[in-house]
Amino acid sequence: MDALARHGRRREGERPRRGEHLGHLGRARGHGAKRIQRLLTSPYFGRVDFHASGDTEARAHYLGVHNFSDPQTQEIVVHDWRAPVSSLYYDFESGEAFFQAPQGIAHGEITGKRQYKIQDGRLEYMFESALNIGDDVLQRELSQSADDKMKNIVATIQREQNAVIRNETAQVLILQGVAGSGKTSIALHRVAFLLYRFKDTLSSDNIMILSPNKVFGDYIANVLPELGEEQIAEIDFTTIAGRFLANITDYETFSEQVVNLLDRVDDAAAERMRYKATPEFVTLLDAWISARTDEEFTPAEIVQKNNRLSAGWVAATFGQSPTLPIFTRLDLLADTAVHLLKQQASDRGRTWTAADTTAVRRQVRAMFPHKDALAVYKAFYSHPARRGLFKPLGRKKVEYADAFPLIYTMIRTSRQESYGRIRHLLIDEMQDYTPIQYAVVRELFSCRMTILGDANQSVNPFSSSSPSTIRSIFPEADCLELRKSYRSTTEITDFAQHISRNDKIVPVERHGRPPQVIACTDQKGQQAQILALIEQHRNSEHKSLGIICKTTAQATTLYQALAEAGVELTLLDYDSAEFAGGIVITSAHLSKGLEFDTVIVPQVDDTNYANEMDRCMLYIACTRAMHELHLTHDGPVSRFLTFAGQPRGDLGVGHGEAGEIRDHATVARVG
Ligand SMILES: Nc1ncnc2c1ncn2[C@@H]1O[C@H](COP(=O)(O)OP(=O)(O)OP(=O)(O)O)[C@@H](O)[C@H]1O
Repeated sequence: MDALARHGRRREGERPRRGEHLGHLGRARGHGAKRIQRLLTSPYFGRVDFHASGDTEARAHYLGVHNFSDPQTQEIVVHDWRAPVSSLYYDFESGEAFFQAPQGIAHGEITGKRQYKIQDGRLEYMFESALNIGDDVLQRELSQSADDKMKNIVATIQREQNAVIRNETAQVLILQGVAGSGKTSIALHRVAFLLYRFKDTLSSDNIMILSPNKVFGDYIANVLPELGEEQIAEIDFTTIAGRFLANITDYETFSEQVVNLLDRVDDAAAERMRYKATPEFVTLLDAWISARTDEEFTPAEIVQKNNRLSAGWVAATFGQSPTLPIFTRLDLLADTAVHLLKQQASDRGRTWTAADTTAVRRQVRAMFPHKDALAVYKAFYSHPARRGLFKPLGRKKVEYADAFPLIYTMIRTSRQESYGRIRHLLIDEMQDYTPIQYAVVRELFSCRMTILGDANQSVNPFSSSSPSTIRSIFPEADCLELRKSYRSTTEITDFAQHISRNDKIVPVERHGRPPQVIACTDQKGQQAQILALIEQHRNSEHKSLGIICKTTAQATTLYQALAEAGVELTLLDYDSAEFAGGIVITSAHLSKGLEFDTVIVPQVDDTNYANEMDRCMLYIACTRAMHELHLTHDGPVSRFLTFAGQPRGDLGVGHGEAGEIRDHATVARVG
C-alpha cells in the first residue's frame, strides 16, 4: 500500500502501457493515473499463498485489477488478475496446484487463500477461504443492487467461467449459457484477458462486438474501462444491412420483424423464415451462386469502333480469374477489353469516348443474364421447388429473412470490403442470428471469434440457431457450456423454469421473495396494482425497477399512463441509445441482456401471452429479475402461468402455493 501511495504521487514514473510510445503519451499518462487511482481505492481483492516445489517456504501473491510493482525494488506487489500466477486463485482450492509460468509449468501447493473487499481505500471485509471463490463473497456480490451499468466480476470469477476467459486456443469459441450465467460478463473479461495476454500484437482497435442494440452497448460500456482497457467498437446486424443494402433495396429490420410477428404470426411468412434459417439453405444458395458462372456465362465477341475482340479471347481472359466473384470478373474483363480497344482505336488515329467505354461494358455485362446480385438472388426462387419462398414487401422492400441471403449473394458475386483490421469478434445473443448471417460474418470477418448466447432466449422461434447450427458454419469451433445461473434468486429461476424448462440450469443458492402473479379485476385495477408495486419498490432497498411489456407499443401506452399518474420513468424503445437507471419501462425484446433488481411484467393474460413467440418473450422478461418479480393481469392468466395457482408440491420444480386474495387482486406466489 505504501508503495502504491508513493507511486500515486509519481505517476510519470509508471511504465508506459502498450501503444503509449506512439505519440499518445498524454493520453497514456491519463490511463496510468486512472489505474493508480483505481488501485488506491481498491488495491487487491485476493491473496493466494503458494509453496512452489523446491522453495523453502510459501509466498503470498496478491491479486488486483491491475499489476503493480514497487518502483524502487521492481518487486511485483500486486498481480494483475490476468497474470499466469493469478489462475491459482481461480482454478484451485487448497492443496496441490500449478500454473503456467513463463519458464514452464510451476507445481506446488496452495497453503492459504483470502478474499478481500476493499472500497474507497477501506477494508470492508475479509474471508479466509480454502475453498473455491464462492460462497460468502459471491453471495454478498450477487445480493447487491443492480447498477445502471454492468460491472466487472474479477473478484468472484468462477472456475468454469475462468476456463472460458482464459481459453487461448479456440479459433472460434461458441458459448451456450443459461440465462444469467455471466456470458456477457465473461465475454468482456475474455477481451480484457486477450488484450493482456497478447499485448504486443492485439489492441482494443482490433476487437469488435456484434451486439443486439445500442442500449445493450451502453449498458456494457463500463466493464472494459473498469478493467483498465479501452472501449471496443460495436456493430450490429442492422448497421451491416445498411452498409450493403442502402443503395440496393429497402429492407425490413430485425425489430420490425419481431414487432410484426408479435402482432400476428403469418404462417406463410413463418414458413419462409424457417426455410431461410437452416444450414441447408446456406449450402443450397452457395452452390446455386457458384453454378451461375459455369452455367450462365456465355463468352461473345466484343465489337467497338470497328475493332473486335473474339469470343475465344473473351473466354480466355475471363478464365484467368477463376477464384474471383462473377461481377468482379466481368468488370475485370471489361477493363481489359476497354484498354485493348482504346489502344487499337488510338493506333488508327480514332478518338475513344466515355460512350465507347460504356458500350463495351454493356456488351460484357450482356454475356451474363443477371444484372446484379438482387437479380441473381431473385432468380434463385425461380426453381419450382422454391416458388413462393421470396415475397417482397411492396415494390422495393425485402423481408428481413431475405436481407442477409441477399447480402451473402452480394458478397459471393462481387468483391466487398471486409473488416480486415478486426482480429477478434464477439457476437452476443447468438441464438437470434441465422446460419446465413453467420455465413456473412465468416466472409466479412476472417478472425477469431467468441460467439455466445442462450438457445432458450430466442426472440424469433422460427429462425433461432442452436450451437450445433452455428457450428455447421464454423466446423472448427470449440463449444463450451455454462449451466450455473447467477443473476436471479432461486425462487425466480424456479419460476422461469415453469415457463421455459431447461433441465441443465443450476441456480446459485440465493433466496428471496417468491414471485407473485397478481390477478386484477380490470385494466384500471391492474394499473392501480402496478402503481402500488412501484411505490413498494420505492420504499425498498432496491434501486432499479424494470417494467417489461410484451411489445414496445404496450410499453409506450403504459409509459404514458404511468407518467400521467406522476411516476418518473424512462421508456426504452428501438430508438433509444442509452440505458438509464431508476425505473425503466421497455419491451421484452429490448430488455435482452439487461437486468433489474425488481421486474414487473404487466398484462400476463392469456390473450397477450398465448403462442410460442409470447412464451419466449415472457421467459426473457422474467429472467431479467435479480431479486423480485411481480406479474399482473386482468382476465384469465396466460396458459404459461397456470402453474402459479396450483397447490404446493404440484409443480415439479419450485414449491407452489395456493393463491391468496388481496383487496381487488388475487396473488399467487410461487417459489
Ligand atoms: N462469477 C460471478 N461473480 C459475480 N457475479 C456474477 C458472476 N457471474 C455472473 N455474475 C452476475 O450475474 C449477472 C448475469 O450476468 P450476465 O448478464 O453476464 O449473464 P448472461 O449469461 O449474459 O445473461 P442473459 O443471457 O440472461 O442476459 C450479472 O449481474 C453478473 O454480474
